[in-house]
Parts: sequence; structure tokens; C-alpha cells
Amino acid sequence: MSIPVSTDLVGPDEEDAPGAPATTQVDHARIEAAVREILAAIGEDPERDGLRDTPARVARAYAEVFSGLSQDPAEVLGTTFDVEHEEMILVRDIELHSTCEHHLVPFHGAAHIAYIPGADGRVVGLSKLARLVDVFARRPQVQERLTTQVAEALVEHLDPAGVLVVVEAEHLCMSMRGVRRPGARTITSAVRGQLRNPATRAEAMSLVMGRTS
Ligand SMILES: Nc1nc2c(ncn2[C@@H]2O[C@H](COP(=O)(O)OP(=O)(O)OP(=O)(O)O)[C@@H](O)[C@H]2O)c(=O)[nH]1
Ligand SMILES: [Zn+2]
Repeated sequence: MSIPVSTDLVGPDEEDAPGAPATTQVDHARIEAAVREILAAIGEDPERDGLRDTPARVARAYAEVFSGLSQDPAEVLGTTFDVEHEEMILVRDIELHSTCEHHLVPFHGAAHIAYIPGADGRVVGLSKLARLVDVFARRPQVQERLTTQVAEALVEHLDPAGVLVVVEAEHLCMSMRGVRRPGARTITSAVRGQLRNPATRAEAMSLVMGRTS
């Protein structure tokens, strides 16, 4: 994929408010021009009061929503530590927002991640699992790929004995348009290593499904 060069390219942190998520390198001017064109194409007046700043707002929003394109999972998982824990670690209900690559509308839901540390006993900080989800969610996505990418990144960078990733989400492309079925939830999973073992997998799934929320 080639990223167009423009004087309006804004890199990470340059225009972000303190504490805001880093934004990706996107061509703001090009997004603004495209949004103006879409507004005109749907019969709107891009110059009317409420819409005049919309192209710039959309460019800033896209920079944030697609910031995962310029983030490296290796960095997120770069800090690990050893603890004496050989059993499964599971973080569930990691809220996620992503963008369906077919319609460029959101899908949102939760990820649940379980892993068993590898022979070297390394674990990651719990927050890094949520950051890892964001690295892949903040891209044009399909849910299956998002699920697989999170699992594969953990396998590659943490070398665990086993991994289970479950993602459940509602796709607005199925709710607000098209087939119009609000409330339908899609569940995907990716399982690697010892978590493929039926008993271990069943234990992880019961922990995921037994959530109270
Ligand atoms: N497998 C999968 N499909 C998805 C995902 N997000 C959206 N879709 C589907 O992608 C399909 C795209 O189908 P198309 O027929 O090319 O597009 P469309 O005419 O807009 O389809 P409708 O949504 O049925 O109106 C739709 O069935 C969507 O529900 C996803 O994460 N995974
Ligand atoms: Zn869609």
C-alpha cells in the first residue's frame, strides 16, 4: 500500500491533545477533499455552516480510528516480565471499536484473551492485551482477521504455551443498513497451542461465557 505524500501529513503526536491516542500517518488534505466530494455527491452543501468544518473533523477522526496501521504489535508486547505462574491468564470484556472494511462503518463489542505462559515463564502487563487489540482494531478490518491477528501476535512475540482469543461484536453494517438486524452478534475465535486441548479450551470458554455483565 502506498501512502501519498503531502505537506498535510501529520505524524503521531504532532497534533494530538495530551493523552489522546497517537494518530496514524494519514493524508489529511486528501481525506478532506474526498469528504467534501462525498457531501456534494449526496446532495449536501459542503459549505453550509454545520458542514464547513466536517471534512477536517473527519480527517482527524480517521487518523485516530486508523492509527493501528502505523503501530507495531512488537512494541506493545516488547515489555514482558517473569512471574511464577504456569496456569492460564484470562482477560475478558476488553471493549473494542473497529471499522468494517466493506462499508467503513463501525463494529463494536469485546475481546476476551486467554493464554498460558511459555516455558520461559514470560507474561505481559494486562493493559498490553487491550493495547494489542487496539493495534489491530484501529484498521479497516473484518472480524475474523482481527481475531487471528491478535492470536498470532501473541504467539509470535510472547511464545506462550497456548492462546485463545474470542471476539464478539455487533456490526453496524448489519444494523443500520442492508439486512437491518440490530442486536445480531458475531462471535469468532482463534486458538493456538495447548488451548486447543478440549479440556483446557472448555475451561477458558466457560470463563469467557460466564461473565456477569
Ligand atoms: N465474514 C465477515 N463478513 C463481514 C464482516 N463485516 C461485514 N461483513 C459482511 O460483508 C458482506 C459484504 O457483502 P456484499 O454483498 O459485498 O455487500 P453488500 O451488498 O453491501 O451486502 P449487504 O450487507 O448484505 O447489503 C456482508 O454480508 C456483510 O455482512 C466481517 O467482519 N466478517
Ligand atoms: Zn460492513
